[in-house]
Amino acid sequence: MAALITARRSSRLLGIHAGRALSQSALELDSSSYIPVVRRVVEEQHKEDAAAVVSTARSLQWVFLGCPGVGKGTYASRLATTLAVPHIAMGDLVRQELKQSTPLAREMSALMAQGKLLPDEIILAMLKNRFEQGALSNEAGFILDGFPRTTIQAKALDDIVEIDLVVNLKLREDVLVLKCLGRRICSHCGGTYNVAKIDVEQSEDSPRVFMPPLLPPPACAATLTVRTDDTEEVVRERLRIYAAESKPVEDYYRERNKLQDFDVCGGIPETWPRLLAALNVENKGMVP
Ligand SMILES: Nc1ncnc2c1ncn2[C@@H]1O[C@H](COP(=O)(O)OP(=O)(O)O)[C@@H](O)[C@H]1O
Repeated sequence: MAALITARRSSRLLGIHAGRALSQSALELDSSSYIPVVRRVVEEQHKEDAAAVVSTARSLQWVFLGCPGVGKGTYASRLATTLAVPHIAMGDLVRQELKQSTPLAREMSALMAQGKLLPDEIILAMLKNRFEQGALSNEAGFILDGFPRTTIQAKALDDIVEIDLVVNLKLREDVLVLKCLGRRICSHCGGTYNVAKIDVEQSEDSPRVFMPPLLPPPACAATLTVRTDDTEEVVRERLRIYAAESKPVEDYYRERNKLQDFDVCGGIPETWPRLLAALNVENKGMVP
């Protein structure tokens, strides 16, 4: 897994795709909407020379795949802490961008509210910007979740960085819906909790799934929020889009011998040690 990635490489690639049309847009955005993101990308390009002198010994570069609600963010974040690499969550980068009151943010909010994917050009510009910031601050390695979600994005990612391993979290669909509907986020500390008590009987093709609620500490009880895209209708649309757009991404990595499937079938206390064992990662004291 040892290899070197230089900040120069990451910076150079930042520029290469800034104007490249990667795919169909889910919404026809007026080209002026791209300007804030593209301007930032171009500004970042000017940092290339400074970044070029920084050579960062890289650590692991992993991707987490999985349907909405499977726990990608939770497990990717725990693993990143355990392995001391940054966790890059595409959904968080998007939500960060949405806090700005720009026309682009409003258009992106409208798409997200319908459960749609955002245009590749915008998503990729945000990700490159994040990689660029990481390179400038000597970050080594990452665990990425929420990207790629299409094979076009997977190919674009291959142009930027070398992915070592793709962890594909799997969970039956009825449970995914329950988990999304039970998800709560503390607007104060940002912690993610789940109020759903899931106990789904074994069926012909799926094992029983038992997941107790993951309740917030009392201090967060009054500040819990529900993501606007966690309504049943929107969750089902996100699952439909996942099946159509993101399933092929699994095949993309399977064909390249990078995919490791992992069945989630319980709460964090059961799943976390199993995941560490499956990935051959030593637990450095994180309590399940
Ligand atoms: N790689 C991506 N490509 C396109 N849109 C994305 C991508 N990642 C995130 N998004 C947008 O952000 C939303 C929230 O993403 P995320 O928090 O990862 O949620 P989930 O995995 O539960 O759908 C997505 O529904 C989509 O609109």
